[in-house]
Amino acid sequence: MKRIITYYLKPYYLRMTVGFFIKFSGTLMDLFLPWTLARMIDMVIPAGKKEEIFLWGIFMLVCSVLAVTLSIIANRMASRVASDSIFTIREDLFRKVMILSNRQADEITRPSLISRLTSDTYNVHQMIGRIQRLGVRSPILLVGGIIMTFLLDPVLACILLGVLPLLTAVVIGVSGKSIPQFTQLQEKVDGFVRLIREDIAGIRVIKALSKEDFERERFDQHNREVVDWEKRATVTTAIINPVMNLFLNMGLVCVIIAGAYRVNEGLSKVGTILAFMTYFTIILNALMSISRMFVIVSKAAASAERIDRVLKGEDESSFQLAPALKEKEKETSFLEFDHVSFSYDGSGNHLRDISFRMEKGETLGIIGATGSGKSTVVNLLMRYYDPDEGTIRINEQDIRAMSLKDLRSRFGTVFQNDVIFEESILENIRMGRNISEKEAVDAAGYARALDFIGEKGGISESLNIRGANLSGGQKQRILIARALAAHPEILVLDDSSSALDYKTDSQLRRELKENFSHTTCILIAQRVGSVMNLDQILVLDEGAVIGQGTHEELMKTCEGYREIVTSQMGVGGNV
Ligand SMILES: Nc1ncnc2c1ncn2[C@@H]1O[C@H](COP(=O)(O)OP(=O)(O)OP(=O)(O)O)[C@@H](O)[C@H]1O
Repeated sequence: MKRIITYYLKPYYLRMTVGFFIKFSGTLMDLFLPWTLARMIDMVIPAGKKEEIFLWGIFMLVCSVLAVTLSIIANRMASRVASDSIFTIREDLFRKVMILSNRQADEITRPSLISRLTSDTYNVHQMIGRIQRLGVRSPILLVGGIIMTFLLDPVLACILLGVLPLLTAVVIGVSGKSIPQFTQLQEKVDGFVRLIREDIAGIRVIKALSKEDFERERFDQHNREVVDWEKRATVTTAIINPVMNLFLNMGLVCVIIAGAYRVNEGLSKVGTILAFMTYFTIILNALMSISRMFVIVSKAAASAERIDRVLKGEDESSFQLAPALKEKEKETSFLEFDHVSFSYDGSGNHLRDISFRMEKGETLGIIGATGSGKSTVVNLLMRYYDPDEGTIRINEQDIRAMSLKDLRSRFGTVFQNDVIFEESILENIRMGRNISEKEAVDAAGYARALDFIGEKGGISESLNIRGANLSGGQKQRILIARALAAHPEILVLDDSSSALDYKTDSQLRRELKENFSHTTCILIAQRVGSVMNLDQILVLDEGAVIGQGTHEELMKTCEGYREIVTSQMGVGGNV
């Protein structure tokens, strides 16, 4: 919350101050009206001067019109401040999410990041707007109303004042309980969003496995939890209004009884009592608004905390503070993993003492069982995570000494489950880079994608979200074209040919050999056929290298590799 007030609202302090004074003036007009009414009833009307009655009537009319006009102007200014400031908050948050370190994103979770960008920013938006509108008006009406009641009749005002500590205690007690409840509710909403996201993305597999009932039950359970927490939070805050009404009505009854006695004894007048009652209602409404604001502020405080957690989170720019460039004494290569170990969560050992070297233009295949750490090698190479031990070098330079932009601009990558956007095929290949249409078409040619692109109506044709109008193999070919289009220095294909038929897979490898001979290639594959002709193969098992060499060398030296080959190609190792 502090960041929102001291940083995001700072540019609007002047506008807010002007809005405050406009609102303040409008509210003062509202406060004058009952006092004027009392004056008219008790003094002007009994005197019977028509002119004076008319003038006081005009005065009341002007006050009313001014009150409404000033309030509209101030409210419009408040809305604009809320919209402009939340625009900046969303932009900063989105920018931060884009560069958030993977470790931090894993910790916060992706669905939670989505709800922080959507519902949490909405809550803060609501608060900024309401605080400027009600936050100014209600306290002025409350304090001003009390002052006016004291000016009208101090004795009756004391009765009213006796009720206020009770009301304050209710507001403080309820908001103390409701803030943690709103935080819990937001966490439940995160889980709910996660489930919906999974279910919608996986709708096909759910149908294929007839798991609709199971998923419905899971959905019901999450839905119920969200509703339960929502009920708890709203039931807590719902106490405020009735209890405050009760206390105030009790106070009002006392005021009426005491007022009646005082009028009878000539200590007060009917107009004064009438005005007093109006002030009482104004004070009641002001207190109600303040209590509603407490709810909004409670929600927004929980949301602001969650937004702040992302904004303060470790991002990739902090990676660049890592060790400076270090010369190597030993023999050098283009790309090197030097005794690299890594754990995602600090407990498991997801990569253990991995070492390998590649020369420029060399090809490396990484093979191994699922979960053996193949993709993790790439995650470290691209600095989505930093190793716990060891060093990764490109061109003899520790990659931690390079800027992330410099490092990543060297790569063309296709990851498992990469995303196709709801754009044209051309834009999906370009991805906002400075790539001509001819280069994109060439890349599609290398990726053997031109045939089906022609069938779809050409490279300018639009694709559905996540490539829903493409087959698995077609998607992979677009993704490969995307990776090849910028002629990268290093090409990483992570299980990206699994959906290609054997013919297309071997054609792709031929294209790479002929047209990308200077590109250093790392190919992660499940199929031995995809890696057996590469310069080097790394066999991984449970995060460790169990074999390294060419296909022929591994057939002689690595039991694990032989097993994979036998299971895929038969005993002789031939297809
Ligand atoms: N973000 C993450 N947080 C925690 N553990 C992870 C994370 N990503 C991967 N792992 C774990 O690290 C290990 C290696 O995962 P990795 O994705 O590198 O395997 P892989 O060999 O590429 O598997 P596959 O062939 O199935 O793609 C697995 O045990 C996996 O559960």
